[in-house]
Amino acid sequence: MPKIHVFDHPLIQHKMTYIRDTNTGTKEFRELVDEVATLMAYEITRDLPLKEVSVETPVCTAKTNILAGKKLGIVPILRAGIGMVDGILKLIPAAKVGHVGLFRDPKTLQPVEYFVKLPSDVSERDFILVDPMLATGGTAIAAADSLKSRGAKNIKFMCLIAAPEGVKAMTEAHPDVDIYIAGLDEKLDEKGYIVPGLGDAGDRLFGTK
Ligand SMILES: O=P(O)(O)OC[C@H]1O[C@H](OP(=O)(O)OP(=O)(O)O)[C@H](O)[C@@H]1O
Ligand SMILES: O=c1cc[nH]c(=O)[nH]1
Ligand SMILES: [Mg+2]
Repeated sequence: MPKIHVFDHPLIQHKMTYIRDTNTGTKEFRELVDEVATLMAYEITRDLPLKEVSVETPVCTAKTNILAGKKLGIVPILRAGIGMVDGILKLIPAAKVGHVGLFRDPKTLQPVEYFVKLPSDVSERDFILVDPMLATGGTAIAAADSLKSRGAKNIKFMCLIAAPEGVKAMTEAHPDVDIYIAGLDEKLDEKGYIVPGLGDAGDRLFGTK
């Protein structure tokens, strides 16, 4: 079964409070999402494998470690996932970035795919799939389907806020995908919005409402 990680780091929780606040404007919202993405990337990379190497310090030869695992790919789900990419790249600057474009039909709540572009060596990379919101789970499930159908084998899903309904749906559809969450909320409302949530992540990031 997938592991569900809810980050309780005080800095993440503090910044999430201002991200949720409806009085936080677009500029500050974007900056906070970027900062939380960096903090989450620090936590999510905790299990990256290392290998021992030797390095000459000014004093002597030291045995020390460097990253040893597969190359990484970051895949934001458009649009709102874009807001988390730069924050992750600050810690993993060599990662390649793919894109999956999906929007949720407001009436049916079903995901509609409109764009996919992944690194050409997709089967050789481990992926971090990112979207601020995991609501019904339909979008994250479709995005992971899309990655897997193109050869991705190892995927982690990272979001700011998740509803229990979305966590359940995603874990059932993709039991091999671990989920990393900054805030696990109560429920969905009748329009499929996360309660208490933060509203529409894409609109708040890009100022489109
Ligand atoms: O779990 P779900 O019920 O599928 O909902 C979550 C999706 O909804 C939002 O995207 P939206 O459709 O608003 O697209 P946008 O990023 O272009 O605003 C959000 O960023 C997720 O991608
Ligand atoms: O609460 C929600 C649910 C889906 N998408 C959002 O942006 N917010
Ligand atoms: Mg939106």
